[in-house]
Formats: sequence, C-alpha cells, structure tokens
Amino acid sequence: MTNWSARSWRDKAIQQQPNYASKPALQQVEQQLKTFPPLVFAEEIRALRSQLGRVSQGHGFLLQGGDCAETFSDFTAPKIRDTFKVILQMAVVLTFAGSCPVTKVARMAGQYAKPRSSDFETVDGIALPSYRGDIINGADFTVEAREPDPQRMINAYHHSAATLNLLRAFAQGGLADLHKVHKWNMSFVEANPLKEQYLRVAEQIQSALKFMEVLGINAESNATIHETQLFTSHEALLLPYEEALTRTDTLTGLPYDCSAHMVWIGERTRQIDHAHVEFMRGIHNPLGVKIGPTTHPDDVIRLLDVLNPSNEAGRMTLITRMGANTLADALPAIVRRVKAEGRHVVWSSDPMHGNTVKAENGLKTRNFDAIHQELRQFFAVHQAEGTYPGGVHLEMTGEDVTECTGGAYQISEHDLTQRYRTQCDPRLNADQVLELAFLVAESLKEARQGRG
Ligand SMILES: O=C[C@H](O)[C@H](O)COP(=O)(O)O
Ligand SMILES: C=C(OP(=O)(O)O)C(=O)O
Ligand SMILES: [Mn+2]
Repeated sequence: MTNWSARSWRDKAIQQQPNYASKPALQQVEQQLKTFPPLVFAEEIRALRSQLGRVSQGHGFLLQGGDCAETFSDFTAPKIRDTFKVILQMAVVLTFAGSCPVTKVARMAGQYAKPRSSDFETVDGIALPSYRGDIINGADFTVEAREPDPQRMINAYHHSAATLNLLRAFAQGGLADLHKVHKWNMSFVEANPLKEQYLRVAEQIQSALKFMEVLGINAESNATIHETQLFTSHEALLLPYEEALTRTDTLTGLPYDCSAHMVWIGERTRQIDHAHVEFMRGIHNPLGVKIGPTTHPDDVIRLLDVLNPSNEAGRMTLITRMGANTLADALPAIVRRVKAEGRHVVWSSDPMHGNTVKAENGLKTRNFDAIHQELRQFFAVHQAEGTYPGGVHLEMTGEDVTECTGGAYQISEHDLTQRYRTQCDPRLNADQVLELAFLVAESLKEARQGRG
C-alpha cells in the first residue's frame, strides 16, 4: 500500500468535520482512545468480509439496518433489544424467501456521527451550528450544546462497547432462537390489517420449521437454530475517532478499523482525492460506499480502483440511494459499467436517503410506498442487467415510532408528531420493517431463482 498510514488522511481536504476549539483537548482524547481495547476483533471482520464475498457472488443476502443516529440518551436495554429483534424478524423472512443465508449487519454500537446538508440550523432567526451526532455535539438548540466536544468520543466509545456487549449476549443467549423469532412474526401477521397478504409466507415458514422438527433438528441440538451472528457498522465520518481505533492485527500484520466490523463512506464525503477515501483505502474492513443519483459511472470505477485495487470479492458494498423516481434512470448505467469491468461488489439498496421529504409541519419524513417502490425498482434493474441485488440498507427501529408515513396502519403526516423521536432522519417502525420484509420477499425469491 503506497504511502498510507492511519493518519495520512490528515494531508487531504476533508468535509463534514467539527472544528474543535481546543486542539490539546482533542489530542488528549485521541491518545486515550488509542490505549483502549478494540471494540471488535480482526478475525470477526474477516469473517464478515468472507460472507460478503459470497453475497457478491449471489450466495446470500445482506441485511443492514438500524437508527439514522444512535444517541446517548436513548440508550436502554429495551431499545437495543427491540431493534435487534426486528432485524432478526426481517432476516427470517428474507432467509426463507431467498433460501439463502442472510448476513445481518446492524447500524448500531457506533452510529453516532452525522453529515449534514447545512453547517447551520436557524430557528426564529437564530443560527447555531448544526447537530452532527452525539459523538460530536448535542442536539439541544443552545450555544453550549452545539459546541463540539472531543470528550464525546470517549463517551461514544463506552456506549458502543456496552451496546455491543448486549448484542453479543442476545445473539448467543437464546433471544435469536428461530422458533421464537417466527412466533414474533406470527403475532405481527395475526394483528396486521393486511394479514392476508403476509399469511402465505408466514405459513410457509411455519411448515419449514415443523419439517425441521420432524427431522429432529431443534434448538437444543443445533446452534444455528438457537444462535445468530450479528455484525456492527457505522458511517466512518469522524476520522480522529476512526484513526484512534485503527489497530494492526497481530495475526496478519494488517490494519483494521476496530470501531466496527463494517464501515461506510457517505454520499457527502466520497470525493476521490479527499480524506475519507484516503483513510478507508488502507484499512482492511469490508467497506460500503453510498452512491447517490448524480453519481457518474466513472466515479464509481475510480472509487473501486482506489478502495479495492485487487478487486477482491467482499471488500466493497455499493449502497445505492437514489430516490424512487430516479433510480430507474440513474442506476442502469452504473450497474452496466461495473459489470462490464468485472468488478466484484455487493449491490445493496438504501431506499431511505433518496426519499426524504418535508411534511407540511416541517418534520422530515419518508413515505412507505416510495421506499417500497425504490426497492422494487432496484430489484427490477438488477434483473434486467443480469446482476445480483445483494442487500438492503434501512433506517429502522424496533420502537413504535411515527416517523415514516404510510404502511398498513396508514400513518399520516398528521400522525407524525405522536411519536417522532429521531434525532436525524425518519426511521421505519417495527411494523413497517416487517411489512417491507414480506413485500420484498417475492422480489428476492425471483431474483434468486436458479442460484445456490
Ligand atoms: O443521515 C443522513 C444525513 O445526516 C441526513 O440525511 C442529513 O440530513 P439534513 O439534510 O437534515 O442535514
Ligand atoms: C448519511 C447517511 O446517508 P447518505 O450518506 O447516503 O446521505 C446515512 O446513512 O445516514
Ligand atoms: Mn440518515
């Protein structure tokens, strides 16, 4: 790797960073973080990379999801458990529909830094620096809260560690038992106003589980039924933090960003000659890159050249986020070019970020039908181009929030204020996530016809 070090990004132009008032205070935090234990192990990161390698070849599916922004205040066991549960519930539906393993990657245990469209937020004529995520500043609209504070990185590290600890316990301690997860899904279907639409898939899963029981495959005898593997991910936006958690793996001698298993570069920070691309090219984690509607196919190839020069399967996930009305026009040229060049990538769809609108009351929202439509278009484009739609990337929560409109319970713009709790972008609630799972099940089944 030519001239790369964990700090070589510091010589490049950089977007979306806070301006810390005290450089010594920042440096002291960086030094401290460098002495802390890594949050994840390189061996686990390699396991994810190899699973994603198989997904890129059509053997499996990637489910990535969680909050837009985790927060320090919303940090409770029920909150973590409920998001974990809904990821699992969706995974069961997709595993069944695709007859393939689903790799689960949570936007959790580190999703604390946010890029913003504007550096300032103006309320009643007063302009203050925008909220950039709890790892940087506070959401309250006061001068003090909005001041970036490097100590928040230490706080984010500890919140991430505790979240990860609980996720590991849930994944191995029986909460992931397939029968249990299916029971939750059955109660979701039974209570849903669109029950008939989902019942068939739910009943098919039921018979598959019964069949396994008849064969003697049950939770007691089989760890795959009883346990699961959940990986973590976040946008690697705040580079002083990511650098400080980058460690050289003793087994391979290679650098890994041990703040999460997978990290991604956002749509606003993927300039080819800028700091984020520089940092990410040297770490050996699987990487995501967000691909927005105005991306030129040449840009994608250049990014792949820099981030994955040896074209290894499992290294790159391209997360397209284009908007329901734009994807069908914008995605085919990119897909064709990547395919023509023989690049190995996981194609994943983020149907959230291209579909954000402002409700009449000023709240940011997304409509369920637009989200579903972007996903359908994503599957259709890959079907037409002969490429494999390998994943979805969702902003979602296990809580009963009212942030996205639509779905079976027909949340209206008027309902948004009832339980609008996000600090940044609107998330699908638990019911909406499961509906989406049942709705995309068909598309996934079609896409996987004839694949192993
Ligand atoms: O989560 C992504 C971005 O941080 C978010 O979409 C930006 O939102 P904004 O346009 O309100 O800054
Ligand atoms: C900032 C995000 O997305 P994007 O970079 O695609 O706008 C996000 O995933 O929260
Ligand atoms: Mn977001």
